[in-house]
Amino acid sequence: MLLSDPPLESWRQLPAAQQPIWPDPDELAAVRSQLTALPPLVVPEECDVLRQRLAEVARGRAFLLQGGDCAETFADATVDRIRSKIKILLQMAVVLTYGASVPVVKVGRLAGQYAKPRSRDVEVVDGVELPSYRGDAVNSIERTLAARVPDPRRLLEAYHRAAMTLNLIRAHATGGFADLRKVHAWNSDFVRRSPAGERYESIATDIDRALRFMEACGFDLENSEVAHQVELYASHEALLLDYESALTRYDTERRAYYDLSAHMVWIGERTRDVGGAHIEFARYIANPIGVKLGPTTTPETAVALVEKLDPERRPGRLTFITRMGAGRIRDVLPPIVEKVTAAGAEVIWSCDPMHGNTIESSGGLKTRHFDDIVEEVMGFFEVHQALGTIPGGLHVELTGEDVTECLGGADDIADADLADRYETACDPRLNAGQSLELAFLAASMLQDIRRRADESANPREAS
Ligand SMILES: O=C[C@H](O)[C@H](O)COP(=O)(O)O
Ligand SMILES: C=C(OP(=O)(O)O)C(=O)O
Repeated sequence: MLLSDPPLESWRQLPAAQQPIWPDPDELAAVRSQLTALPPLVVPEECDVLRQRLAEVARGRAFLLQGGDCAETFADATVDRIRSKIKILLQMAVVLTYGASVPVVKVGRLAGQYAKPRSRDVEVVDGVELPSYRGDAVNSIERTLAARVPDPRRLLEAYHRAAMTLNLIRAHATGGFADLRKVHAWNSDFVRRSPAGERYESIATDIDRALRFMEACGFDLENSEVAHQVELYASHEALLLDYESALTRYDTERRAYYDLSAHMVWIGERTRDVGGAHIEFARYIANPIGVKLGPTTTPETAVALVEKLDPERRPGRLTFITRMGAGRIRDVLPPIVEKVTAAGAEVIWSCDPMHGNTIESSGGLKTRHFDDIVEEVMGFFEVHQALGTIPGGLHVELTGEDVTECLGGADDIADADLADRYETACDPRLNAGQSLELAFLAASMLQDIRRRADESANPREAS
């Protein structure tokens, strides 16, 4: 039975934070019925495979890398922009896989990250109050009153841009671009010259050599799927419930609903109210679900989220994406992890080191310092190491371009440099060089943790 009407309506009875006020409810209803009739963007089989891969992450046998733009824009759904995001994700994954000897599950903030929760409903531009920009699926970033009025036809545009993006992702993941023999080609020129880019080149050379060795030993690389293809999944914040529910379908074989707008969706910090509409919606879909946990999260709330979203304790179902801030993670995270672990949940713990570390530059731009980002990742690894739990992943806002949005890093981007190439539609992203640098740091932290775990499992070998 494929339900023609969005099946999951219970969320409508509950408060839904951060929803646009669409001016014409009839127009919204018309758009929803068009979306309901359109083909899904992904299929349940893929969501299930991702859940299996994430189960490996939950058990410490793989690492989750989730990254991409803060806010994708329609204008950036071009082959060059999408390819450069794929490239940086592949490079980071190579660094992590090579450095920590662990498979990496790659999930883009891609093909649907078109809606943004905002702290304020309005912003003042040249003395005029305008509705805040809420992502291209809702209104335009252009600073005029007319452009900021929510337009439900944008939901259809979001669907089509996501479809185009997914098409390119699939083509790049399986069509030869992601072939391991092309590791050098993923290094953009501007990154190659950076210290992280040089380190990456040396890994790429090692990989080339290893591949040639394997071929020489008789391994049939030419016909090996592992060498030619990657799995790259799509995810976004399930913010606009009218959109998400219209793309939710019942799968008769699995007897479950899937939100087929993406393989994985997450619920944001501002909408994760346990009694709210977003969590209610997420309860009913079988996709892997992420939930952001900010510094005000209590251990009790985290457990209540587990009870709602993962009552059966299925590894790979639930990812807690913690975003506490560099100064707070070491204090706030441990009691949450302890209580969730005591509740018998096998969640993935992933670190978003971006959202708790946003500051304002002297010129009024939102920015983040690379050192704070690294500090939060270090705190995350330390907490899990101390508790004996698994630091399962990284969730990062990044771009494959050479932007100047986050301070610091090897290029030491300074406050005065930010305006040079500040291109984000919402929050500051790591540029390609900074992203690679973070991957190297995370790989060495992960390697350290794994080495210590091996040593305590085999104390004689270690000594
Ligand atoms: O990406 C996250 C949020 O949408 C973003 O941080 C909100 O930014 P704001 O505080 O400028 O509204
Ligand atoms: C809005 C986001 O983050 P958070 O919900 O953690 O603020 C985001 O990741 O785009």
